[in-house]
Amino acid sequence: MTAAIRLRDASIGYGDVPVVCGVDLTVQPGESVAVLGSNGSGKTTLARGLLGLAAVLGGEVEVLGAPVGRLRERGRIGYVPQRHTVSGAVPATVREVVGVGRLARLGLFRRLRPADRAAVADAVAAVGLSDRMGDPVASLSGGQQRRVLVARALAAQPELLIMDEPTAGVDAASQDALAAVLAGVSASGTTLLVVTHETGPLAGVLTRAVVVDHGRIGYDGPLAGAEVHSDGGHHHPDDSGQPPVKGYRIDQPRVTSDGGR
Ligand SMILES: Nc1ncnc2c1ncn2[C@@H]1O[C@H](COP(=O)(O)OP(=O)(O)OP(=O)(O)O)[C@@H](O)[C@H]1O
Repeated sequence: MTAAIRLRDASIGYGDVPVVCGVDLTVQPGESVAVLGSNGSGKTTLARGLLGLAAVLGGEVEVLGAPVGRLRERGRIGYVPQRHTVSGAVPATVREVVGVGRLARLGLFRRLRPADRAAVADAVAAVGLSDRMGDPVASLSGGQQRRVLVARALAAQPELLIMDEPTAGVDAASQDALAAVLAGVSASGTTLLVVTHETGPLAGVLTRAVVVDHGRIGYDGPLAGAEVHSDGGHHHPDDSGQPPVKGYRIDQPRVTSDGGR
């Protein structure tokens, strides 16, 4: 079986500066993985490295069986970026933005057919914005815009869905709705990799946790076994002076800083 994600001694960063260092990680198709860790630990960089948006500086990074950047059908990978809202510069409706996600699957210069329009409508319904289909995205709230970006990724029906903090700024009801959607997507065989600070809403969906600690993987195992506190075991001496990070908490047995290593 070809792994959905495979990193071997991988270093990923910007320019020639590695942020993620010497990471080994294999994610099999159909797995649902949370990427956890404190601010600045390298979670987003890891996710961006899988998409060719951050440089692979050493080792190997393969996604859906191909080295990063070599995958022909980019639509097989869905991505919800972090802290990104839809630009208001170009007035685009919810339907249009989500339709672009569908086009990514079809390839350039193709037009949406009825089945594609149905997939767009389903994706928008899944994030609870059917009544806003014709509205300019710029007129939506920040949380609603994030849900549009989730719909854009869902509309492509990707094999691998990478999401960077999809629940950030999203209200509790919408988080629950998103969890239900992701449970369905996962049940259909899609591989999920979700960078998050709040595992709570998605605890029923994500089964495995990878904790990134200063660019390295400090824990890789069942989600129920991962726990980090602002005063927890993952701190290094050079963290002193930084404001405490509001960690996530899972009410399960605690893992020490050496857990999983
Ligand atoms: N475009 C960039 N160019 C240079 N350095 C960057 C860039 N993006 C991030 N970094 C650096 O990489 C380090 C890790 O950042 P990253 O965004 O991967 O962390 P994170 O774990 O996702 O944090 P957060 O929880 O705050 O989102 C930080 O020190 C950051 O300054």
